Amino acid sequence: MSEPRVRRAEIAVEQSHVDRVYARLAELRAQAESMRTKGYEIGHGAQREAVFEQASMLFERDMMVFHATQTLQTLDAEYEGLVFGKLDYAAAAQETEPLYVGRLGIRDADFDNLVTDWRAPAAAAFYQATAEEPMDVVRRRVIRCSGQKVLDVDDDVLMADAVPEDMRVVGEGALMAALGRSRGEKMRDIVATIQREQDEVIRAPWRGVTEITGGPGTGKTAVALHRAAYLLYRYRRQLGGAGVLVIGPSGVFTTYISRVLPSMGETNVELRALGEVLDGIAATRQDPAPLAAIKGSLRMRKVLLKALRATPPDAPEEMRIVYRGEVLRLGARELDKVRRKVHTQGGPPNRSRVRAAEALLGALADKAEEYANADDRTVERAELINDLGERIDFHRFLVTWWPALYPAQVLGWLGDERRLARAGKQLLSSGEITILAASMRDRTRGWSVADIALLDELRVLLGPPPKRRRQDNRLELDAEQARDSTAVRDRHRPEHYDEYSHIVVDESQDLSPMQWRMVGRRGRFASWTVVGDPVQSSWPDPAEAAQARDAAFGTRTARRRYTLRTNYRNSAEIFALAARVVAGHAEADDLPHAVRTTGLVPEVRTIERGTAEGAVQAAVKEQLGSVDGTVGVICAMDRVGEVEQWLRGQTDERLKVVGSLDSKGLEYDAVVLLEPTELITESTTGRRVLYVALTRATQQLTVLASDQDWLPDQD
Ligand SMILES: Nc1ncnc2c1ncn2[C@@H]1O[C@H](COP(=O)(O)OP(=O)(O)OP(=O)(O)O)[C@@H](O)[C@H]1O
Repeated sequence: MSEPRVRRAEIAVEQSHVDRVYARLAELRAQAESMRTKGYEIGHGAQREAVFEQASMLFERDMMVFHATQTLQTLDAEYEGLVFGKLDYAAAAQETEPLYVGRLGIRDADFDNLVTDWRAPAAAAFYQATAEEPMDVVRRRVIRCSGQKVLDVDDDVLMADAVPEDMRVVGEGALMAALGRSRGEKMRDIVATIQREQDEVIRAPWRGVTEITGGPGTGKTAVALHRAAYLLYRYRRQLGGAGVLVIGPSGVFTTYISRVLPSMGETNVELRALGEVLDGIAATRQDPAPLAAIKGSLRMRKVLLKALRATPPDAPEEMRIVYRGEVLRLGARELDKVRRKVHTQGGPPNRSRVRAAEALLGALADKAEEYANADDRTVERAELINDLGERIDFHRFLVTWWPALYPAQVLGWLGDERRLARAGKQLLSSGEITILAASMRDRTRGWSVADIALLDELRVLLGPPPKRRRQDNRLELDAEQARDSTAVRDRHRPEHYDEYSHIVVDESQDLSPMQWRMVGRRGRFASWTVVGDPVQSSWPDPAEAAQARDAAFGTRTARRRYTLRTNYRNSAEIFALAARVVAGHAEADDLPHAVRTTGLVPEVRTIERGTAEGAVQAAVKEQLGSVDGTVGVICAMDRVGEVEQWLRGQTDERLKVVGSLDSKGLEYDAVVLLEPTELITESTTGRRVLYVALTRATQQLTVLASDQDWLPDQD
């Protein structure tokens, strides 16, 4: 038979199996629907018969409805591409029937396997078998469907000697075909083409810390997400209840990956951007690199501690209270002394008001004794403390002198340069104080992503404010959030939940030490999957970040580390240009190997300063015409608005403009990169940020540059 006829015949074979699977799926769906209806009927029947209070009946109803609804949700989520793989075993193998692999395990009415869940141990051979170690698999087939229709099949022969006469083999590699396909707005799952080195990471044990490093495009994000789905499948009892949290660098990124887990039927995982980790606020704004470096440094913890111990700006500077006809007065220095004493006893100030009251009463008693001694009188100390402690004017003073403090308020105090200089003495340079204070004064643009870790630190340092006031404060924060936020989340967990069972941190190389502290707090009992690439790091002090990261993991001793070495995103031509930019800044071993060649060499166009607008418009038009999928324009962070203006006439939804730091983790079929030297100079880690930007394109790259300083000569 000719190749197309063989292919058609093989597609027909698979179609008949896929038809059986969907017919069974429809039956299961109908069963679940009917179970749900019956469940509701129990409730209604009970109501009619006035035995509603029978708890067992209610329980039964709830369980039936719950299970049926969950089953329906899963069946619907897995509908698309339900079956994607098939293994044919050697005649001598234990297993003789072909094994179909899919997003879900399905058995027929006789309990025979129609599809095996990809996460089940039996399906592991689909990902792990190789020609060197075939695991009894003769032919591995990837089946590509659209809805219920089989579009194509692609085979790998793993045991050439064992192929039976009647076995037909088609295609030449599902992976390359998958990589060549155009990209959409959202990341796709890679479940049909997971590679062996990736599978090993996905199925690594759940306890302890699993670190995944690898260059751009090696599938770190895809692997981490599939690992989350795998862990929840295999260890749902241990991990499901307490929840899994995935943290990504930005809201753009979490939106980009948001489809992957639901497409695998996993709706139980919470995705949060770094600016959204603290409940109640969602920040998207990035600070300029030098400012972010100050805010992220561990020194800030000490600065914050000193700041919150200082006298609040509105606190009264003097206390006067009348006791038995005599005015007792404490001046500013005396009050400061009392405040210091309370703070040196430790503890969060919002929990220390009682101690503050006691210390203040003690100081008033001292004062009364001092006056009395002068007149040769005595003072009943205990009586004075009791009497004054019950007085309303004492309490009125106390709440203004030792007010409930809120994170946003204390951080705002740092906008006062003199106050910040006192808190940052011997910790911050005068230059750092100036830029930090200026940033805290400018409250018009809401909080930045780096501020969120500081607010979270303060939340813990201050302790919870009294409930009634807390509500007021929430309103204030929410008003800001409404301006600033793009994320809406429905929360099923208590506020500031810190008991996640597993936390995945993506782009972990960029977390500042203060951010590690914030993230670490959420996983007091968690196991971790941490994904990163040191070469893409934009954090200036990696040693300090490593220290904070280790502290976040705590005593979890089991640590395993995996390195992914194949770049599946970029064409070899595009990656060669990116690698040139970091030559000398990265070990050759840290750079991945790009597997796909396209013959399309990236284009570097020299532009005149001031003519960028026309050049960008022209390049974008060309790229939109030449690729089917998305086109990204990447520029320096502070030029995003300007470039968007230039392209406002371009209404094609495939086009996105993104700042360099926000391009982390994303990808486009074609990229237009504007002024690479600007990307280097805007960041403290220069070339690494440019490297990130250059590795976003899957097929085509055009660089528009008015100088050539960014591109080192080729060796
Ligand atoms: N096994 C695979 N099969 C098909 N596509 C894959 C596979 N592994 C990775 N890819 C694709 O390669 C691209 C890069 O993957 P991913 O974004 O996870 O890489 P990354 O290592 O996180 O990259 P970066 O560090 O640059 O953000 C994605 O389009 C992903 O779907």
